[in-house]
Amino acid sequence: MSSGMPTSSCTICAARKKTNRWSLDGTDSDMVVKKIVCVGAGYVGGPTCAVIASQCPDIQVTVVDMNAEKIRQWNSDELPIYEPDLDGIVKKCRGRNLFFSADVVTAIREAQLIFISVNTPTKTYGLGEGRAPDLKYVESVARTIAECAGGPKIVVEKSTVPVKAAQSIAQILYAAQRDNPRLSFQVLSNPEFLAEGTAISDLLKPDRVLIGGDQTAQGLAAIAELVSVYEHWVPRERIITTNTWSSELTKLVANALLAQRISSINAVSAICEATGADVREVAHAAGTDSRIGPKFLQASVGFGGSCFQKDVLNLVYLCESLNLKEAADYWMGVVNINNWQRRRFADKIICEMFNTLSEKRIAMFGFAFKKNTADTRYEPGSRESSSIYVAKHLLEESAHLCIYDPKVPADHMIAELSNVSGSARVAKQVFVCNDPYAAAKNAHAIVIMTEWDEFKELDYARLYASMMKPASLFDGRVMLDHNKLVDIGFYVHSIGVKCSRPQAHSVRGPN
Ligand SMILES: NC(=O)c1ccc[n+]([C@@H]2O[C@H](COP(=O)([O-])OP(=O)(O)OC[C@H]3O[C@@H](n4cnc5c(N)ncnc54)[C@H](O)[C@@H]3O)[C@@H](O)[C@H]2O)c1
Ligand SMILES: O=c1ccn([C@@H]2O[C@H](COP(=O)(O)OP(=O)(O)O[C@H]3O[C@H](CO)[C@@H](O)[C@H](O)[C@H]3O)[C@@H](O)[C@H]2O)c(=O)[nH]1
Repeated sequence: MSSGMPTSSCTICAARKKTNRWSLDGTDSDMVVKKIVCVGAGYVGGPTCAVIASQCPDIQVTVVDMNAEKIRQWNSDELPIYEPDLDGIVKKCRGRNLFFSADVVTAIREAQLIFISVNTPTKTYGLGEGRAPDLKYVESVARTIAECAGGPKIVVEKSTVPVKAAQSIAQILYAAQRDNPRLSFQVLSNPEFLAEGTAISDLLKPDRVLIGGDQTAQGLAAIAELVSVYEHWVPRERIITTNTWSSELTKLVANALLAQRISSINAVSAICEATGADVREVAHAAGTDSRIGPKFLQASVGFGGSCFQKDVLNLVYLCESLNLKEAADYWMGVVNINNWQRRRFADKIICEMFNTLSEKRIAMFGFAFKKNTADTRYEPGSRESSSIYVAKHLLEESAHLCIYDPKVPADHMIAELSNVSGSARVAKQVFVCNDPYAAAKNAHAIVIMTEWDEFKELDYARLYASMMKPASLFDGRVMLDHNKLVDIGFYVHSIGVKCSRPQAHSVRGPN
């Protein structure tokens, strides 16, 4: 099916000319991609289609979802997700060439190109439980397309899937094609690399766009059609085309490599704490080697989000299925270190607070898995924030948690924590606060969980004054000026740096 070699742009152009564009069934046709539908109006589908619509005024883009409430929100002033700059783009294009609809069937029937952008969470049951991605949503979309396509379609898997998922989608579509000669399908892989919080800038200026497809004339023609969509705003040299399996595997590998860097620096952070080295200095000095680079070396409470853990586990499962035990163990180590780092941070809090948190009030600053997103893990099993796990450990120690996050809604936090700690415990021990000063009042410690910029600007002297003494601050993002905090009187503990304690004489007296 595929050559295994990246497809050159010339081959793609030639395929486009030779096949007279978009004549996947081999018939002459001058039909071009005029209508795109994206199935799945989530973090990927919504922003991606908003950007496509804004950059391709000649294309009509419809985003559909089986969740009618989500579609209602996309059509309202309150979008269902928070992303910087998303609002403006949606409002500019909505009703012009960007539409949100719950009518999946009509949109699929009318479009020439269909993005599948549905969720692919880790399986929570049966074979591959806890490792393999659950492809039930992808399969259900493939079946809907098979039922209602009505004509030739380019089907693009944008969801993150295991290698060979395109083959499963194709199998469903080709079965329909056999029964109906008017149908013809090409399945492409076009994984998404956007990160939450920077989705719009990532989409507008991607490092690369990756498109994989069959290395047949029809496959190359379909690739060329999708290339022509991205070429509206992405320089051609940034659009990489490969065979389908390389594209699918690259997505998993890219996330595994990024997650591996974080686990590497987090493992180093433990060595720093034990030796007196400073993880910030080590990361900076090591990262200045151009072969290593400075990015993704920020020590933290562990990576969170909907992708890293899920996709590394996906890769682990793939290795296991291929009987590559050593490779599976290697990648599993990335997840194990991440869980260890979360536990290590929670244990540090407990140990430094005299080994008991019973009845102690802890102010938790930040709940989102990273700044500039409100995303936690609202649908259980999908969005991992390290805050959830650290909070769970602290609640087990009978702490009272007062949580402040500038974006995550209170009901999301309560739902997340109830899911891991039980609603009775959460009702008794968790309080969501509207501002950080209220959260810190009478607290024994502040715990920084998310690197929101506003946490750098807080009046820490004011916070300190309102807290119980001795007052501790646990900087899980290594983001604050620790010397300044110590001068105020805080006992400062962080990750990968030594603990900073105030000198007895410099501690401000009780307020
Ligand atoms: N979130 C990210 O930052 C990110 C980035 C790159 C890739 N990805 C990948 O992209 C995919 C989508 O992720 P997401 O974060 O957008 O997920 P999401 O949960 O935010 O959105 C998925 C949407 O698909 C809808 N859906 C599911 N089955 C459907 C069906 N049969 N018909 C119609 N709608 C259906 C759901 O209702 C939901 O609204 C996943 O595979 C993910 O791994 C995510
Ligand atoms: O040096 C670092 C960098 C990140 N993180 C944490 O890692 C997690 C993930 O961060 P990031 O990668 O910025 O966000 P995601 O939205 O999860 O994006 C990742 O996952 C997406 C879904 O597959 C991919 O598309 C993106 O390319 C990939 O960066 C967050 O908890 C961050 O706080 C660190 O702890 N240290």
